[in-house]
Amino acid sequence: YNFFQNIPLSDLNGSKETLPREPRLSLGEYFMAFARLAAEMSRDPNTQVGACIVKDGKIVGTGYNAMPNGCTDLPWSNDNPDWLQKKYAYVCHAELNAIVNKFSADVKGCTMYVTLFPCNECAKLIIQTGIAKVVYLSDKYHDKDEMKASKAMLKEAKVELRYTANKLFLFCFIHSFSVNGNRVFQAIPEGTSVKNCVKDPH
Ligand SMILES: O=c1[nH]c(=O)n([C@H]2C[C@H](O)[C@@H](COP(=O)(O)O)O2)cc1CO
Repeated sequence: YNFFQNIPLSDLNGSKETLPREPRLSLGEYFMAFARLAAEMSRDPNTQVGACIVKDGKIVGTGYNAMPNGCTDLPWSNDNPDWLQKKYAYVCHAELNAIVNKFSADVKGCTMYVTLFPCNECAKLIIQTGIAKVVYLSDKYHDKDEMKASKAMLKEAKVELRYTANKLFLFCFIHSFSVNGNRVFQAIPEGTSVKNCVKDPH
């Protein structure tokens, strides 16, 4: 008996192992999941944002909102009455970091997957670097003038905008970081056990 003979699929009585499995994620969901994963790295206590830049179906950059390199003493507050004590003057947005972290020659024609709709400053960066499409997951600040200005610019510059609903998959993906309701990512600093993990506030 020749084990290596080429048996037609139809002769295998539907044997499952020989059939390709359907991926659980679409390509878009896959890239958005990378953006969401990047967001997990943010130290911002209030809003974590992640971005993933894709060129010809390949990831060429990721980033998350973070203080500039080497700046570890800056404040993360978002409501201190003193402007100098608020994060906004200092923090690098996820989009900026993804763009400057890119390892392709340029990002012309790329798609950016980002977990939060880009602000006006990021919109300028997106337009000027030639990013062609923005796929976003949340637009929680849509009422803010920064987002209105951003949308006006992106539309006029003909950057394609696409909203992806926060589908069940992403919900599951995010919650797959949990062990018994404890967040694995924020939960396992070196030397801690899962038992001591911080409860997921959500
Ligand atoms: O497009 C964005 N990209 C991005 O990285 N951010 C960051 C900046 C801040 O660290 C945080 C927003 O903070 P807050 O929600 O507390 O205002 O998200 C914010 C936006 C939208 O403004």
